[in-house]
Formats: sequence, structure tokens, C-alpha cells
Amino acid sequence: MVLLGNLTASPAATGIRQIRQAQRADGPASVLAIGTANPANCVRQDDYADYYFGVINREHLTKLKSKLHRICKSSAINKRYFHHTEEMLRDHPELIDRTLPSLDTRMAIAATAVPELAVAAATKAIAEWGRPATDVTHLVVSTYCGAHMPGADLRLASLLGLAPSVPRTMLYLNGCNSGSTALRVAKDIAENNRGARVLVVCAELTLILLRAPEDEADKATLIMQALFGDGAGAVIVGADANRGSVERPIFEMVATSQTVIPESEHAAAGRLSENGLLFRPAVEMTTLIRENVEQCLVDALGPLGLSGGWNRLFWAVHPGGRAILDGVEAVLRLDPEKLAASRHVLSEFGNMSGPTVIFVLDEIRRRQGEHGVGRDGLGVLLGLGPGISIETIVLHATGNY
Ligand SMILES: CC(=O)CC(=O)SCCNC(=O)CCNC(=O)[C@H](O)C(C)(C)COP(=O)(O)OP(=O)(O)OC[C@H]1O[C@@H](n2cnc3c(N)ncnc32)[C@H](O)[C@@H]1OP(=O)(O)O
Repeated sequence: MVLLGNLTASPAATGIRQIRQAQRADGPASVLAIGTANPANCVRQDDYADYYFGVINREHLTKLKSKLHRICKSSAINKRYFHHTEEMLRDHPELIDRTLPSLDTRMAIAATAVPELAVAAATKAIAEWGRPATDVTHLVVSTYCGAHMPGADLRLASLLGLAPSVPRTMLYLNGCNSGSTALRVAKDIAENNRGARVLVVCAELTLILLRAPEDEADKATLIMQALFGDGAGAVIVGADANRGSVERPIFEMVATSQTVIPESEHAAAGRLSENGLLFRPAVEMTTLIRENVEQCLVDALGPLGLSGGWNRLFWAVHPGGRAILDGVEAVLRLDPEKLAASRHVLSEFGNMSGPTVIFVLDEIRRRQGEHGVGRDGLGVLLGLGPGISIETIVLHATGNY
């Protein structure tokens, strides 16, 4: 303590404080640009039960097929995009046959397909940002599709022509809240490194989860196959955009939080296996979120003076499934237009896990604040993921859509 006391008062300590101050940004981090991408193979949800039971060669499981058809009909999803094609599944029967190991095949496909999809989204974000890719100072990449060393981050950096000295952060298996997690990490990097411009990319392929049901009773596998789709979302995050420069802050990132619903670890759990990623959302997940989300929001946003009166805010809620959005809307007593962007993304792309909230942010700004953004422009990005984790990012829409 004596040492610390002396150091605090010393010229060296003053110098260190000045260095630290000079290293940090003045303003809050902001979303400066957004890009999204999907693979080419588009399957309409009305056709999905026929498509799926055809490619897995299980046409004889007629009861299960009509259940999937019913689930698809009530999913509020219109279409989804996939990297895998019927031809790929014909060439790799191990991807759907549970008796054959398939992790190597999935990893080999992911090693090139994930960075390529990530590049497509990142290129759009960089074009909107208006500065060259070589001005990116930090990279944060997230995926559940792959576990490579080095990872998709290095391949992406190389494809974009980023400098070898750009620090990279690779997040694996963060599940559906990986979009909010990656944005939270980017905010901290941007605010702690003056002039930082962080490229965040979340890219997911359902190839890692694709499989046939175990038996006639395996509803959990059907739910996964019915809801999840492929996509990538990219965001440029940076603080202190220069006035008069090409940069336009779209959403200021005001505050972040993450918490866990007590005793919910079993409800959204997964692990990598010889058959790819085994993830089973429990039936009670929807109820757990419904019963706990408001208290979690009061705890996170109350200290900021933002709790209650939820319709004052705009909402970018992770559309994990139609029932999850219905539950959040009901319990927060939200006007229907508040979740219109989340419902639109669910309808057009399905649940793409981490990238989905980036698509929702993109949709909110596409609507130019017409629906759901109140006069003071404050809103909440709500990430939901394994844990069950509830993650918030308070945003301020600047009007620069
Ligand atoms: C939190 C995270 O980690 C992030 C994520 O995003 S993970 C994915 C989270 N999403 C979900 O869990 C989906 C939430 N559920 C839904 O949106 C809706 O249930 C649905 C659209 C899938 C289907 O809705 P629905 O057709 O109106 O009726 P619903 O009764 O709920 O389900 C239909 C059937 O599937 C079953 N089912 C629903 N969820 C299930 C689950 N997680 N596991 C196993 N079975 C399930 C139901 O028991 C029901 O079976 P029966 O027909 O035999 O009674």
C-alpha cells in the first residue's frame, strides 16, 4: 500500500495516467456500418419437410414428417438459406447417417465455407463504412461452425488483406448470443484504444447441426432442423468518428450487460461430438425466458434509469423462435411494431444464431426508425443464448440511417 501511495503521487504515476488517458477514446463506441450475407441455397419453409425427409432418406417416418410440416407452418418462418446442397449431402452420406462419424467432414467444409461467408458480409460492411479494409485495427470473429487453429479469423484477415499486426479475437461456440457478445467485446476494444476500428463478424453454417432424427420420438432434432438457417453479419465498431469524415455513427453503444437465468444450464446446452454439434433447446426454454426476462432487464437497465415503460425503447431481440418472441412481447407488454424487425428477420432467414441480431439491427435502420424507434432514440439489443444467458446492449439511434 505504501508503495502504491508513493507511486500515485510520483511523477512516474502522472506520466502513466497521461499515457492511459491518451490511449483511450473520448466518446462511446458506435456501430459505423453493417453488412450481411447468406449462401445461395434458399429453401421455402412450406417445402422444408419434403426437402428434409427427402435428403435424409427417411420418407417412411410419415408421422414425424407431418409433425415437422406442422412445426414449420407455425414457425413464422418463410424461407431459410443453407450452404449445404442436396448434391453435397449425396456426396457425404455421413452428414446425415448418425452411425457414421462426420466431424472431420463438417470441419473440412467449414474451414473454407465459414471464412468465405464472413468475407461476403465484411466486404459489404467495409464498403458502407467508406474507408479501406487496411484501416481496420482489430478483428473479432465468432462461429459455432468449426474449431480450427488458426481459426476462421486468420483466413478472413488474409482474404480481406488486413495487416498481420491486426489483433484478432476468435470466439467459438458462444451459441445464439455470440452476436451480442462479439459486439460487447468490440465496444470495450474501441473505447480502450483511441482510433480503433473493430471489424466484428459472426458467421454460422447449420451444416454443423444437420442430422436425421434419432427415432420417431426425437422432437428436439426436428425443432433444430425447422428453425436454424445460415448467415453472416458484420459490423464496424469505433469511437470518436471524425466530423466531416466519411464515417457515420448509426447506433451509439451506451452500455452492456450479461446475466444468467438461475438454474437454467440444462435448457440450452450443446457439445461437439463425432456427429457434429449436438444442441438441444429444452421445451421449457421459452417459459424460462418468459418468466425471467423482465427481472433481468430491470436489474440491467434500472441503474441507467431505463427500466419499465418498455415501449419507450426500440428493441432488437434475438428471434430464437416464434414462441420466444411471443413470450418477450407478452411479458414486456410491447406494442406489435416493437418486434417487427425481429419477426421480419425470423421470417426471411430463420434463426441464424449469432448473426441474427446483426440482421435485426440492419432491418431497424433500413426502416429508418419508422417503426418502433421512440423520440429519444434509445433501444435495447437483447441477446439470448446458452446459459441461459441474457445479454443487453443499450443503443442510441443517431438518426444516421
Ligand atoms: C436461447 C438460445 O440458446 C438461443 C436460441 O435461439 S436456441 C433456439 C431457441 N428456440 C426454441 O427453442 C424454439 C422455441 N419454440 C417455438 O418457437 C415454437 O415452439 C415452435 C415454432 C418451434 C413450434 O410452435 P407450435 O407448433 O406452435 O407448437 P409447440 O406446441 O410449441 O411445439 C410443437 C411440438 O414440438 C414440441 N417442441 C417444442 N419445442 C420443443 C423442444 N425444444 N424440444 C422438443 N420438443 C419441442 C412440442 O412439445 C410439440 O410437440 P407435440 O406436437 O407432440 O405436442
